[in-house]
Amino acid sequence: MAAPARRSVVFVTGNAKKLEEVVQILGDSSPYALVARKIDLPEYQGEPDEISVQKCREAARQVRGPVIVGVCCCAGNALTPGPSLCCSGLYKLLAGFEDKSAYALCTFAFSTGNPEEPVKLFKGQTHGLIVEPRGPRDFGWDPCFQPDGYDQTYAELPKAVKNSISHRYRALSELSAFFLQSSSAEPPAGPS
Ligand SMILES: O=P(O)(O)OP(=O)(O)OP(=O)(O)OC[C@H]1O[C@@H](n2cnc3c(O)ncnc32)[C@H](O)[C@@H]1O
Ligand SMILES: [Mg+2]
Repeated sequence: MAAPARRSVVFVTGNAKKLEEVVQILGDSSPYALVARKIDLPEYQGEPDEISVQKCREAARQVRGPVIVGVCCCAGNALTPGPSLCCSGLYKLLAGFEDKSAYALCTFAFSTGNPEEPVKLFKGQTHGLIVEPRGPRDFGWDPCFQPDGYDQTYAELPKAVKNSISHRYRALSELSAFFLQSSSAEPPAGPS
């Protein structure tokens, strides 16, 4: 007998690196099937939760169905949270501070596609240090974020290691738990 169809949800992002990691982290075992859609959504300003809700509502409006978006940032604890900074920007800004501790935060926002229903948020955080950039420069602030317990930056660590401890991994675990719980509470999805 065929396995029951998984729910499918559109993941909206314009960032290929983010998508690559999400696919690697979820593997085949996720309780939902992600369908990627490349749409460049506006860069909203504000607190991460606020940005996530706005971005998700806009994605749902464009897709007209269930969507997920992700919002990520890296912030130094010595700094007041501000607009997202590039890697060397973060490092330079923290140069005058003794406290180099920082955190990487990822928020996934899910909308059923119905604008009347609240957007749900799932968050993951990884603590670490801002260091002088080391490793490949192809993904945002990875070269200057060194997670606690490691002497390599996100950029230097093997992908499988980053993906087992990252802010994105932790947020996706929350999201998957929600989908598992809600799929067991609903009748199985019919053929699509
Ligand atoms: O909004 P979408 O289209 O999904 O893509 P984006 O690149 O704008 O995504 P974010 O707003 O979440 O990311 C803000 C910045 O943080 C960077 N970033 C996100 N996740 C990262 C990670 O795990 N490691 C390094 N940089 C990351 C990303 O490249 C952006 O420059
Ligand atoms: Mg963006």
